[in-house]
Amino acid sequence: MSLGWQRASSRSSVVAMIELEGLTKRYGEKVAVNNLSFTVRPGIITGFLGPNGAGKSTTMRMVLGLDRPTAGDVRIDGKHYDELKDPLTYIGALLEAKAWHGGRSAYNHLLCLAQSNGIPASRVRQVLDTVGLSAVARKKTKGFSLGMGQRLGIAGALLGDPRILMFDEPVNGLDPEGIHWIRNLMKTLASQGRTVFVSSHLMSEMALTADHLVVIGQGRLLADTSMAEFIAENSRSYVRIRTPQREQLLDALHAAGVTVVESGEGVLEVDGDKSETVGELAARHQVVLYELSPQRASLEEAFMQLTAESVEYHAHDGQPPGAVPQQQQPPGQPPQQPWGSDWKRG
Ligand SMILES: Nc1ncnc2c1ncn2[C@@H]1O[C@H](COP(=O)(O)OP(=O)(O)OP(=O)(O)O)[C@@H](O)[C@H]1O
Repeated sequence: MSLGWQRASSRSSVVAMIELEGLTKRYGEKVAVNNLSFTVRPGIITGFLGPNGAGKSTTMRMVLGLDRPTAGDVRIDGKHYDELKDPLTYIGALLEAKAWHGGRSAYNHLLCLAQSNGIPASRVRQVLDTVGLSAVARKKTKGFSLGMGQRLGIAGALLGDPRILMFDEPVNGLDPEGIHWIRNLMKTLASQGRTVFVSSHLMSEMALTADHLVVIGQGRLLADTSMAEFIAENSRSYVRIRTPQREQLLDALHAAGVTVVESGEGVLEVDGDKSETVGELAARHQVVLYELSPQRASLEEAFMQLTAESVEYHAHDGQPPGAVPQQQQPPGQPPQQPWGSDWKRG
């Protein structure tokens, strides 16, 4: 993908990063961001993941100096946002769609932004081309779809050829082709040595794009880990079992020291790749099996488990937030920890 410029890679000796230290934001009684400390590094895509209301947008607003922290600090390349000379050349951000005057054309909106930030007018055409809006450059933005609006917002973020890009839920409103495009754009930007910080409430989206993950819930840090580690830790493998002789099988599994979890509707689950162990035990005790199938839990499931206690608004399913299935423990075994319970909690 041609972006029309490549400056960041040639300047990559300069470390461009975002650093948060004890960052906190209160709105009255509400603690929107709670003592967040982490670093966003260059050359990779860092996903900022959390359920709705977790504090992602508030954090991003504080990075840009749009909200003042109640406590703590956030720095871009060691400086506060308001200390940056020509800030759009340091950090470009997409915060919310349609943050512009609807009566202006896309071209004029970007031209105003360029002129007020010391950016050459020639960049406007380049970024319109990059985001695929050249054909509608002279059209008034009030007629733009949500997807076109996102593209215009991204054009604004790219305008100053910044080394740091920050996107708040950029795939919102984009069609599949648009989603594919933004993923590739972010990968290209990171491969040029830029710092790419992108928020989402969807684990599935992050799994496809992010190299590193920062997970928050109710403003608190829940995980700060590489995507590869998150997948390795959370792609839990287990065996799903259905049997008409539940009691006999439970007794046999317990006697063999195998931990089994009842997951409802008569289904039993055993952690790990233990199909053969379970199958042999069942045969030895003459237990009929209707199902014995190896499974792998989805990352979405791991993310929901990790953030279960911190989700602000639940669609109630009769379970309290964070509830884990009732477990049958063999005698003398410690209780099983819920998945993700060993993640760093802020
Ligand atoms: N100006 C404000 N006044 C009062 N409360 C606010 C304000 N802005 C945000 N909040 C609250 O702070 C919390 C964090 O909100 P924020 O928008 O940062 O979350 P988010 O992770 O970006 O969520 P979403 O994915 O829904 O955009 C929420 O409970 C929200 O209601």
